[in-house]
Amino acid sequence: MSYCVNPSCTHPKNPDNVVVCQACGSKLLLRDRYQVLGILGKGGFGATFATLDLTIPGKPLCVVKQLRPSNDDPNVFRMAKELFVREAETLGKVGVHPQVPRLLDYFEENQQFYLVQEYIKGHNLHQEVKKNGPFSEAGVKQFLSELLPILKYIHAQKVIHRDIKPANLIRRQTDKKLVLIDFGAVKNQVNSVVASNNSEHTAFTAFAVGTAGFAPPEQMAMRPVYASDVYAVGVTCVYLLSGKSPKDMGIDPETGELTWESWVEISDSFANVLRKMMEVSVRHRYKSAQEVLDALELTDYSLSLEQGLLVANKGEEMHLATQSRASNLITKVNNRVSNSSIQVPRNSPENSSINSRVKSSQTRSAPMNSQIGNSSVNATRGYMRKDLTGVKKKFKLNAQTLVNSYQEGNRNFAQHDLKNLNLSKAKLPGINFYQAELVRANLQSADLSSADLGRANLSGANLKNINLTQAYLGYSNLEQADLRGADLSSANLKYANLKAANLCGANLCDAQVTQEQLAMAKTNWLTVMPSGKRGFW
Ligand SMILES: Nc1ncnc2c1ncn2[C@@H]1O[C@H](COP(=O)(O)OP(=O)(O)OP(=O)(O)O)[C@@H](O)[C@H]1O
Repeated sequence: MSYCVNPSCTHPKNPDNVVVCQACGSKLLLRDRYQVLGILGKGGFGATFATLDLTIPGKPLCVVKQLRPSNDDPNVFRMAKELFVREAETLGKVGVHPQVPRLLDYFEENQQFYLVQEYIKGHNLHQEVKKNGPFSEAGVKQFLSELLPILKYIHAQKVIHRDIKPANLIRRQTDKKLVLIDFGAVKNQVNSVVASNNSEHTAFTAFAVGTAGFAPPEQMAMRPVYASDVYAVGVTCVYLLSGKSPKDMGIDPETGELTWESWVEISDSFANVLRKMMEVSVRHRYKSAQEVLDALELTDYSLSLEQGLLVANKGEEMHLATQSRASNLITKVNNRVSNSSIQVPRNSPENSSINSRVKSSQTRSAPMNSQIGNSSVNATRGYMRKDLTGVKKKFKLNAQTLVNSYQEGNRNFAQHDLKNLNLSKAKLPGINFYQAELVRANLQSADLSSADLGRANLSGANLKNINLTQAYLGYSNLEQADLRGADLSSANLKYANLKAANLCGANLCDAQVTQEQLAMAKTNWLTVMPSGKRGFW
């Protein structure tokens, strides 16, 4: 099919072989090279089309954005054109980032402006949530750790995106990376010049800036700043956590804030970060993506300190004075439990068992050392049993008890002492081994995909042919671990210690790991590097 881009054409669909539109007589090939296949979207400023570039071998699919400065004044048109060219050049620079569509071309034809972009195949996050349900807290933190560096990059290029929302974040099919699309900069520049020259007040409202609910007040008042994107990222997180659009949530009539907190279940520390991202006043909001990244690092640190406190009790009778603080911490740690499977959506079978467990343990305000039932492992306290003298103690799990407990639905084995355990070939996807002691454990050929191994000690462990896809291994100790043939694709290895780890033949495609970390480890030509290439960075 050949689609006519003339906005007033009544029958834009034409057969493949015609050169002019059968209904309105407009030329069908844009710039004599782009064959329009159909319309992807339409707004007040113009429309977006899927096209084929006929001049390139293989005729790749691309996206053409049409911008219509609907004003007859030639001066206004000239100004709009100058801004269009300037902004398109800026977008050309931004498009150098691998997680932003490349700007392939821009031109003017029939008093309309066109931007040609790389087509990104995949589903956007709005579709992902509709299909799989809301994300867990860890899933959203993972999302932030991917999006915020992109935001940092575009802000460094002096570009404000102005329309960050789940529908504008596509999970690219080829490498599962997030791609930020639909930069509002160009259309806003073109339209604001038209709007500012239009005497009618309604013209301003016709050029809505960003998306209501996601855009902060200063942006709606046509004064966007870098922190406006931070606000939109905050609202996007709330959507990912709740599956609810901001328009379906209330607004506090006194403060103008979105009343989102009753829709999500997250740790207090993460809620504090989101609250500051969505501050109505720019003065009190994080000013930059880096500030949010810094706050998230601190959040993780304080969470692990809290968990460290729990371990310090080591299962002995707890001092009364610490009990109220501990029950507070239980709630926080439980929140972490509910988020232990990084990319598993909340309503998946795995997570529903975690959530129901967490909810029931939250309603019990039992002291830390109360006896636990048949399930053997408590979500926060580990494996507790009365010894011969009647004193409750924390016992070391053996492989069988752990696997049985996992099969009963328990996922939280954070901070457990699992040294030397033989778990080879065990199927434990989504398990929480946060800060667990797994020194010299045998996990050969086990399935630990999407597991939380943050700060776990895996030194000297046998991890040959293990499945660690999408696992979180941030700050873990993998010194001298045998990772030959391990699948670490899309794993997060931020700050993991890889000293003398054997990664020969391992798959690190899309893993978050630096060149410096890998330099400490042993790799060979069979190792698939994060770039997807064997043996090369
Ligand atoms: N580079 C791209 N690759 C793949 N799909 C894209 C790309 N750019 C836009 N799209 C898709 O095209 C559709 C229309 O895009 P458009 O920018 O017009 O979005 P919109 O959200 O409908 O409008 P608005 O810009 O007013 O928010 C959307 O579904 C979007 O996901």
